[in-house]
Amino acid sequence: MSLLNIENLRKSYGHNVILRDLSLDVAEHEVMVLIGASGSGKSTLLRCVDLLETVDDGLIELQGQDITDPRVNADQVRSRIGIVFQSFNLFPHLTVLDNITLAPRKVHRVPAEQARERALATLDRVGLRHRADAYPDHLSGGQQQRVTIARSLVNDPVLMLFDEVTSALDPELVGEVLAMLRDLKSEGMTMVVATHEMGFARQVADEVCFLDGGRVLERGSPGQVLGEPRQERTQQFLKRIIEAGRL
Ligand SMILES: Nc1ncnc2c1ncn2[C@@H]1O[C@H](COP(=O)(O)OP(=O)(O)OP(=O)(O)O)[C@@H](O)[C@H]1O
Repeated sequence: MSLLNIENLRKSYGHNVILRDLSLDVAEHEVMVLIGASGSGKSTLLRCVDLLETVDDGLIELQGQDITDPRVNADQVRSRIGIVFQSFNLFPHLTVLDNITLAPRKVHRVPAEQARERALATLDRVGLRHRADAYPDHLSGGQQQRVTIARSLVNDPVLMLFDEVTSALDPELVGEVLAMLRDLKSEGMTMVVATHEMGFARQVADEVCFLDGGRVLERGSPGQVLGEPRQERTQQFLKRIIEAGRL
């Protein structure tokens, strides 16, 4: 059974159809990398999976549960999913530790000491325990993004979603965040990663999925989709990426 199963998903903003009958399944422990031109719907898809958007039609199943059913508790679903965006969204007036313990304490009612222990263990995982008492402004962009990842990991999610997590970083800081994602993969985390980093897609993806106009146009191994794309639109997209020096 797939950990995540999406069938015929449709999402519009007004008359603007963004996702058109999009279907995609992600197996447990799989790393699925989404590529596609700006506006092809990658972020919208991730936001729908995290229930940040209501969908117009279709099905999203997480561990066999239809999470688009209006009767499901969205907070409960979101505690099983971690999502990390391009922007770090850390609270500047809270320490690293308090940023991480905030949701467990306020949303999930975890006792303070337990939340602290969990947060410190998660900071260990991302190599930042020694910065627990620092404020976000005193960290590099790469470290802030690792804290954001720690904040998502603290609930022990079964699925992690990453939306262009290196786009806001200076080039020399991209590596440490991508290394984090590689570590998560080696731990067996199931991940869906929207990225423009084709080199990263090639290295970590189990499958690459090319989105075009809100549909999955092509899907396969990184070697196949990036190396021998079947669809003309995929070929054109990769040609542009190569011309921009990003492959
Ligand atoms: N809240 C919104 N209201 C209206 N239109 C939106 C909204 N969010 C996204 N869109 C539109 O949906 C389309 C798809 O956007 P989306 O961000 O999902 O694409 P993307 O593939 O992630 O692009 P990028 O690579 O630039 O992040 C775009 O045309 C965008 O303008």
